[in-house]
Amino acid sequence: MSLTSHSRSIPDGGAALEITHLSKRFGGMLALDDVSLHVSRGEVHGLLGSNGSGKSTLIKVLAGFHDPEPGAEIRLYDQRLTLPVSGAHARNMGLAFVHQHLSLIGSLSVTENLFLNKLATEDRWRINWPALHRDAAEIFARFNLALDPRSEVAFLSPVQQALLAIVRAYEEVRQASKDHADRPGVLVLDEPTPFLPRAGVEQLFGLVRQCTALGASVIFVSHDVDEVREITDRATILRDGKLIETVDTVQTSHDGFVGRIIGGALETYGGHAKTLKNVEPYVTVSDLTAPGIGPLSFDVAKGEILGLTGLIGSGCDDVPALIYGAREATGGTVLLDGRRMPAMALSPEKALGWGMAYLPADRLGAAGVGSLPVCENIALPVFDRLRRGFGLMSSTIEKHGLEQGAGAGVKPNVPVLPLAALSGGNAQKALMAKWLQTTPRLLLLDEPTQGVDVGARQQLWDAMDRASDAGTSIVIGSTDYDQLAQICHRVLIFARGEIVAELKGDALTKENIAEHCYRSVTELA
Ligand SMILES: Nc1ncnc2c1ncn2[C@@H]1O[C@H](COP(=O)(O)OP(=O)(O)OP(=O)(O)O)[C@@H](O)[C@H]1O
Repeated sequence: MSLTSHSRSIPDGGAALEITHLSKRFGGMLALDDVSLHVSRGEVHGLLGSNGSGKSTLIKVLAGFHDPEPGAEIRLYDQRLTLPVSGAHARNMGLAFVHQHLSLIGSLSVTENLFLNKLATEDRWRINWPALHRDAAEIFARFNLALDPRSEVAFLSPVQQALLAIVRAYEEVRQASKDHADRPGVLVLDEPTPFLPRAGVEQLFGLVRQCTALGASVIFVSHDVDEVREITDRATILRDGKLIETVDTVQTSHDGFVGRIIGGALETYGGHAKTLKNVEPYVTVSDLTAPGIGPLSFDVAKGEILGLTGLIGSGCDDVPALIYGAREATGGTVLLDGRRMPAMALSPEKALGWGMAYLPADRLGAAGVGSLPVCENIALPVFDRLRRGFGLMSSTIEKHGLEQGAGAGVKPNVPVLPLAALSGGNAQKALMAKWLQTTPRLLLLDEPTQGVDVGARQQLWDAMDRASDAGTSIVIGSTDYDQLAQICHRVLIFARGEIVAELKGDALTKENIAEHCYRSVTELA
């Protein structure tokens, strides 16, 4: 399972997509500053950069969500795109997108999702479903994919859903290029892999290679340098809205990428080979159950960082929400600092009162309020503390947000911006600051660094370490094995809703975690 860079030669069949002088301003801030990008025919082109570097803004301009500043030019093959881009026009010209949330409709069948645009736009009085299912089956057979056209999408695994979204995008560009064989199309994959297990990533990369072998070009947006080195031919790095460089992947080392992304060498995170001073249980979870989960029993010591992991569907990611009462448990108890509570009686209000804090993975949904200013999001749990005299001054909230934002390295540190205007990683830094300021007894985290760039990741790890040193117990649900090996004192491996292994000390390595996750599933099968 090597993640080394491959040795394909760079396709050189001329430009598929050519962007020149692209700028985009939000208020006084230049999110993209005169960026030019050349994507060759048949190549996989990586797009990398720290949080807030402008990747999503570039993709959103291409998709027609944002209008660029005057002076930009975008060409698809020999055609100039009219600016601002219209989504429908871009699609007809052979540009298709797979966003991180995949834009699939769970309640519809695989066939309906595959042909969604066609079904929505074609004017027919009767749909020949058997023929459509046959067409879908033929398409999947062409890509060697075991997908049942009649299945409901909600029942597909995350990997199957990602594969379906990519095949759909490829089919859209293929349709668009039906009468233009010289324009095989460009697929934009915006962070399609963050939650996929390694085997799923390999399957997805296999599909990407099939698409490029058929002539399409792919833009692959990712924070994962190893994956970028594995799948891309060339990659463009953005920093603070500016183009830093387009590099040949095969000639660029891991550190070479990291250096260009953060603009210097990475200070290596020094928190490894961790031992706890005090291993006495501080939190005890006993016989915790929920549909498909448990009974689970485990302890967390004071200041311990405990990782919960497993393959997708293992149930590890449900546990933080169950302990916090954000998901309903069906049985068991939670004991925290000597106080016991039936798990079924837990609720977020009670958990907060007990000194728990919970940061879900869904930053602009469950974790934060996208439309509220960053400073109000940060101040939510400490409003009482910020109150002066009779009221709560907005200037106090802003000042508080500015201080917390500075401490957490939020960029741009403008407390009055809506949280949704921050890039994903910066929103996460702000939300982590929101909870760490409360010095919780137990901090429950769900995929805390997903979508966070390499530099910010280390800042978040440092923040967790400081909290742990100060006595906060931390439980992290994550499928990022590297993160768990770096940050945790101990990791519990889950399969089918149960704890099947415990790793600590020298056994706590990324490779060992991966091996146990896969082995546990094979053994239970
Ligand atoms: N609608 C908006 N209003 C104001 N500022 C915005 C808006 N959208 C993006 N920005 C700002 O533009 C800059 C670039 O953000 P963008 O989302 O493109 O970064 P990114 O590279 O995709 O980051 P990430 O990897 O965290 O997703 C950031 O400073 C962000 O705060």
